[in-house]
Amino acid sequence: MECIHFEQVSKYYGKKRAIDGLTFRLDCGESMALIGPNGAGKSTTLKILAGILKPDSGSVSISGYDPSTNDARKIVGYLPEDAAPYFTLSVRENLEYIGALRGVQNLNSRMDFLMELLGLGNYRNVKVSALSRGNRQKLAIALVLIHDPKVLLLDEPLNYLDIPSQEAITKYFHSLKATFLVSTHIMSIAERFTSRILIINNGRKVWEGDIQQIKDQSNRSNVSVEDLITRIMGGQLEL
Ligand SMILES: Nc1ncnc2c1ncn2[C@@H]1O[C@H](COP(=O)(O)OP(=O)(O)OP(=O)(O)O)[C@@H](O)[C@H]1O
Repeated sequence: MECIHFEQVSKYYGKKRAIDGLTFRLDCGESMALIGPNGAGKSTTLKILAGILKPDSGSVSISGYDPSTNDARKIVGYLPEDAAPYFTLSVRENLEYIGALRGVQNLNSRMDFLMELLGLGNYRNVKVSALSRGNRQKLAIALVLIHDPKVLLLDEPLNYLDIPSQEAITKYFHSLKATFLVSTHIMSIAERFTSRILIINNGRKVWEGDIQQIKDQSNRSNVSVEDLITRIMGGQLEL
């Protein structure tokens, strides 16, 4: 069954075309990384899938639902790049508030589980305004996971996190039977989530395939993976 459907989508900001006829699909349980340079259209793609922006043309659905509907929102967890939990509330209050909005059953045990998982236990009563950037990011991830979403849209999820936290979080993500679309600039981060990548530039698909194909090419040509990706992004290389 298809969990993410994104077909021939275009999106303009005024006259600026941010997404240009982009198409991709993910079956339920599949994962893919969205890679591209600054301004490629990664965040816009995720915002459209999260129902925050409407496309100007094309068709988009989450498990068959329009992304802006409650049916879709119930099953989606969206982490924006600049996630900002409520500053004046504590860690626990943020989780309580969003958990209640999402209608989470057994909210207390879910909050305890997520605070433990993300190493936020000692900060439960600390206001967000007093948290470090990394701990704010951990809370943002906990808020995304609070309702156990089946489709995860993650924009630069490991930003600001220390290595042990990155490990704990990626391990937990792998244990979920969810569908993942992860946006990142960094190939090594993409690889921690998935083997499949979609490279975009100027809102268009440049390449879609398996990271292993790029690694094989890298070995054959003695050019680094990052270098190859840069060339693919710039349209100077086709695999
Ligand atoms: N609110 C906006 N108003 C006008 N233009 C915008 C707006 N948001 C994004 N854009 C433009 O749309 C294009 C795609 O932006 P987007 O943020 O989706 O790219 P991105 O791949 O996520 O970039 P980055 O890696 O830098 O975060 C860029 O040219 C950007 O300048």
